[in-house]
Amino acid sequence: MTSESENMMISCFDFWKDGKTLEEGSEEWKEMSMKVREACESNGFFLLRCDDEVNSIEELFKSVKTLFHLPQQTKEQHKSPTPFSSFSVHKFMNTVYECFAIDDVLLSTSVENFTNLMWPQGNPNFCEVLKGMNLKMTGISSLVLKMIVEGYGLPKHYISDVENMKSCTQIRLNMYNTDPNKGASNGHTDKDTLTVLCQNEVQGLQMLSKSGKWFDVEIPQNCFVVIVGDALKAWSNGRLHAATHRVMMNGEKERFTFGNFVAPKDEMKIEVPGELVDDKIHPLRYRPFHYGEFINHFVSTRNHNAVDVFAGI
Ligand SMILES: O=C(O)CCC(=O)C(=O)O
Ligand SMILES: [Fe+2]
Repeated sequence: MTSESENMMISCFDFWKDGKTLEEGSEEWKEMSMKVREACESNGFFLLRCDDEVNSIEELFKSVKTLFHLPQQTKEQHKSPTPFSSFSVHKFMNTVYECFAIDDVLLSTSVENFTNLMWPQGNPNFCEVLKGMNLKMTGISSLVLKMIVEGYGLPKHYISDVENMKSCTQIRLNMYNTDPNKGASNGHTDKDTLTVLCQNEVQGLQMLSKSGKWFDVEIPQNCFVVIVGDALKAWSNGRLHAATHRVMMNGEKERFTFGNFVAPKDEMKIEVPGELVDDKIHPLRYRPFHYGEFINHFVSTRNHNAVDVFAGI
């Protein structure tokens, strides 16, 4: 299914059939893999329909709302040595945007520790809801990465390569408050491998097309957005597009989003598969690099185009 928004076709896929995931290796799986690759090449993102998750998404945002409505001083207790992970408040004109990140979510204790910091008396429901959604989203990243290997017709051993590109998982929780002064958050590409995002019913995500035009991405209540990050773009020799995106705050209602960001370990060497390079159309565009060095470069320069500056040939 596709829908036309301005002059961009936004792909919306469904990986599930009769409650089951498409069977890996089946004709339908292969067909879907081609479509996923094409969408990631042309737009750098797509919508993924998950009808079974509508109730979980609703449940999730009830929990997320209670978190952001805690006293400011409670939220400020969430501090992390990882850049951009501590609780932070950003102002765009008069609109406030608040954000938390939880690192290493796959470690069983990180969501628990975060929950206990926010609710010393405990909040098992919050913890379970977050962990459940994180698991779902990590599974989606795994599927998409395998589909990309399939979509390029790469040998199967590259599956372990892309699996390594999702060794670290971070959750980000965002809140955009209500204020009649509309404003946009900073446009950026995600520095990770792949981002899976969902939101409450308030729209606001915008993507920059390759031709340089911002357009709205309406996310239906039964959909996630899957966004290609810089690490995957570099691995694919720049064939996959890391879409620049931002949030246009409309100020009528609070907007909450929940994102799952998968990334390589710092020590992973990202290297373009030889099969994605040829002399004529696809000469090598990125030198091999360690993910952690790229992130250090980005943190110190905040360069929007960090991956190309750091590793581009
Ligand atoms: O909140 C959104 O819709 C986008 C958030 C985002 O781009 C991010 O956290 O990297
Ligand atoms: Fe982002």
